[in-house]
Amino acid sequence: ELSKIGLVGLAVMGQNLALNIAEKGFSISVFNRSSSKTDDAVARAQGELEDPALFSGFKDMKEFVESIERPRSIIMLVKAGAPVDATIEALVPLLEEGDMIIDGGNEWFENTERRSEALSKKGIMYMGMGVSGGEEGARFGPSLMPGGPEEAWQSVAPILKKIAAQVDDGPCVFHIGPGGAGNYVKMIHNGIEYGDMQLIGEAYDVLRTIGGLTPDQLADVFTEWNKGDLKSFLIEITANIMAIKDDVAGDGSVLVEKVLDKTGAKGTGMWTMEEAVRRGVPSPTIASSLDARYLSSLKEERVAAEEILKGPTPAITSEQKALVEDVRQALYASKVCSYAQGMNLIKQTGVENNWDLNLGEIARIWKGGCIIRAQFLDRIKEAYGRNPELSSLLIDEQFAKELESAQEGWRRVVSLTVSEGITAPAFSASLSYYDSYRRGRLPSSQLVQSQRDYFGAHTYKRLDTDKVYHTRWSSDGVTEVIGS
Ligand SMILES: O=C(O)[C@H](O)[C@@H](O)[C@H](O)[C@H](O)COP(=O)(O)O
Repeated sequence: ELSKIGLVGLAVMGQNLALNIAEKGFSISVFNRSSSKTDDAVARAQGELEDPALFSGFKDMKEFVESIERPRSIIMLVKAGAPVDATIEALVPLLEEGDMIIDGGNEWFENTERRSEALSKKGIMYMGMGVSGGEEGARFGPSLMPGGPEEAWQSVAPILKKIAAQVDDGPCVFHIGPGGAGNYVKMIHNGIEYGDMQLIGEAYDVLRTIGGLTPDQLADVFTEWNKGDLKSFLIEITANIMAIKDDVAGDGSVLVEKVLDKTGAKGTGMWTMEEAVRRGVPSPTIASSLDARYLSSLKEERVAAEEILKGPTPAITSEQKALVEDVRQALYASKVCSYAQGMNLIKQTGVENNWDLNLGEIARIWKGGCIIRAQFLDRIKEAYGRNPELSSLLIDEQFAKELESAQEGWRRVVSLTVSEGITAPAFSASLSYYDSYRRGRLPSSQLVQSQRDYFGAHTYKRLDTDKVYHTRWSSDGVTEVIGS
């Protein structure tokens, strides 16, 4: 009997997604360039699946393709970039009109658009699908962000809806939009993920360094926070991480404090910021999270600089309880800012590319399966439900109220980090984003605009008219109307 779907690329993510598909009752054929991985996957299927017969491994790509029922759908989970092009090149001669390839990797959206264009000339459909949730998510229910032709979506939707994480209002998948829209939304998911992780990292640093909380106390705090507004996968794993002892040292100390403070970054955060800069969408929380990773990588330099550069020695507070609550407020408020930035970038790109994106539905499918899954996403879904054209989450009635009530604690924490010399770039970037966005007139921008006109005659507008002006600031100060 022919398989319902195929999957190429059996690293952990590929194996787990394939097992998830078979476990949900769909027959699947799998293939990997190095056949040992195919053996591993088939062996796992034997051990993990109720019906391992649904899972067929192939070592010859032609036999693999011919084992899939037509029109064929084949998911690729290989490294982004050249390996994707190489896999497509190997598959295409074996495929026929109406068949489809789905790239499930973290791919740059324009690469997907290029490939989709090229393959459509051969009558082969192409989708770029964000898969979020790491290894666990792929195995038991990821959040899926498929982009591409409507027809392609319709043909794989029954499988994707079954394998995706399931939340109260449905499976964590829907047709994001055409072309590279799926990859794009996944990229921004990762940008927001950077923001979330950095913010939680800063909360940990403040509570440990200024609060003087022990790892056990911190585990309790994060466990508590995971019952409230901050309930989320990242808070949950942070509580778990706080409790993990360093069994290498075996002295009861916690492992997290032995981890080298140099953060990796595989690229999606960088792409997110390239997009934010290119499209002029202010994203300071995500930017500061990316910069924090780059700064962390200067470990040797930082150790040397510590001998040279002086600053305050953080004083441990006596108001632990109050500080914990302030940090909770700062974390929540900054999180709202980070999501406002990410959603605005998705919105703007959607408009510029005519993708007609549904922001509320995007928030809904992030409620389960993915790395940023959180109760909080329900509120974002509701905010866009109230107003799909919302210019910013910050001014949604619910979030505006929450930001107002959180800001005192937020300001105390940011002031404290400044006075005590603790690194909290994402907390402070978020607060200044909030303060800039809520100020109808920004004197600093008035001066920058005047300076530009002073040295470059770049012209300016006034607050009280719509005309364009230039002033001879450096000579007689005369102002002339340039246009309107
Ligand atoms: O949604 C996910 O499942 C993750 O985001 C996943 O895609 C991956 O873990 C990141 O790409 C890691 O990114 P960094 O290496 O850049 O932290």
